[in-house]
Amino acid sequence: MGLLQDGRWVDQWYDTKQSDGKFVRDNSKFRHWVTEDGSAGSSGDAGFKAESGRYHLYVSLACPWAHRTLIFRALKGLEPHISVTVVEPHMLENGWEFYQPGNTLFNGHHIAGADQDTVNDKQFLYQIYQLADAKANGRVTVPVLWDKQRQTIVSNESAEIIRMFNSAFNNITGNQLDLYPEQLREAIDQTNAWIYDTINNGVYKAGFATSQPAYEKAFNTLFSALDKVELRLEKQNYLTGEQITEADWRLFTTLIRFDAVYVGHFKTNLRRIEDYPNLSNYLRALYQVPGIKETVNFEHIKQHYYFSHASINPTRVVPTGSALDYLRPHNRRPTTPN
Ligand SMILES: N[C@@H](CCC(=O)N[C@@H](CS)C(=O)NCC(=O)O)C(=O)O
Repeated sequence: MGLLQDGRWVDQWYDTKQSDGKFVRDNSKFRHWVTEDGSAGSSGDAGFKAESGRYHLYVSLACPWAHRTLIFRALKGLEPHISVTVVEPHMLENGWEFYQPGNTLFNGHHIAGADQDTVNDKQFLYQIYQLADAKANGRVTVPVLWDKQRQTIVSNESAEIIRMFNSAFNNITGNQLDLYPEQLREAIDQTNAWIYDTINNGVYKAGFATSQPAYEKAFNTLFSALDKVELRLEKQNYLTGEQITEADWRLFTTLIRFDAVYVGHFKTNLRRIEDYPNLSNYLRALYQVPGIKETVNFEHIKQHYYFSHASINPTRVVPTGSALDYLRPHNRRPTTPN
C-alpha cells in the first residue's frame, strides 16, 4: 500500500515514527457536494447537480467507511441511480485495485465480488485519483464518489457522501427517509463525534499502534466508549432515541466487523460485541433492516484486513470463523427507520 506524491504512486506503509507509535488518519482531499440544484455545498465547488446515472461509487466491501455509503445507497433507493465498482479485498503494493480477468491476487484464486473498472477502464484506484488531479498528494482511499460527466472526484469523504445521499436525490427517487432529521441533528453530531474518535477510528488506533502505550491508550478508550454505548442502549433502542439515524449506521459498520476481525487482528479483545447484551441485540436489529445484510461481505472483510496488513499478520493466514448468526432474533423494537 502507498500514497500519491505530486501525482506519482509511492509504495509506503503508515508512518507512526513521527507520532510515538500512534496511528493518525489523513483528512480527505476531495470535498465537493452533490446538491439538488447543483449549487455549492458546505465546501468545494458548485456544479454537481443530483442526476440519475451521473455519479459512480468506488468502494471496498471490506472498508467500514465505504460501507456507510453502500448502506445509504440501499436505504435511500439509490441503487438504480448511482452505479458501483467494488475493488479487490487485498490492498497490496499498488493500493486498491480492480478485478482484472486472470487476476492472481490470492494464490491464483479470485475472491468473488470484486469488479472490473468499466467506468474509467483503470487497473488501480490511484489512477482514478490521478484522473481527478494529475498532481494529487496523499493516501488513496475508498470510498470515492466519481462524476462521470465532469470526469472528476466529487468527494472521498464518507461522512459527507452519506449526507448527500440522505437528501440530494430525493426528488429523483421519491424516497423521503430522513436519517439526519432536523430535530435530531445536534444529538447525531454529538454522538458521531465521540464514537468516531473512540470506536470507528479507535479500533484502527489500537490495531495500527506500534508501541505498547499507544495501543493500551486506544484499547482503554475504545472499551470505555463501548461501555457507554451499552448503557445508553439499556434505556433506549437506538443511539439517539427510538428511531434509527445516521449515527446508528456509522456505528454499525464498525460493530459488524468487530467480532470477525478487530478482536483478533486489531487486538481489541477485552470483550466481543456478542458479550454485550444490548450492543449485540442492537447490532442484530440493524443487520436485519431490509437491504442491509446484502451490503455485508465477511469474505471481503476478513480477506482485506488479515491479508493486506502484512506487518500485523505476516503469515497472511485468514481465520475461518466466526460462527455468529446475525439473523437470530433481537430485543430492539422494530422500526421502520423513521
Ligand atoms: N475519511 C475517509 C477515510 C477512508 C479510509 O481511510 N479508507 C481506507 C479503507 S477502510 C483506505 O482506503 N485506506 C487506504 C490508505 O490509507 O492508504 C472516509 O471516511 O471516507
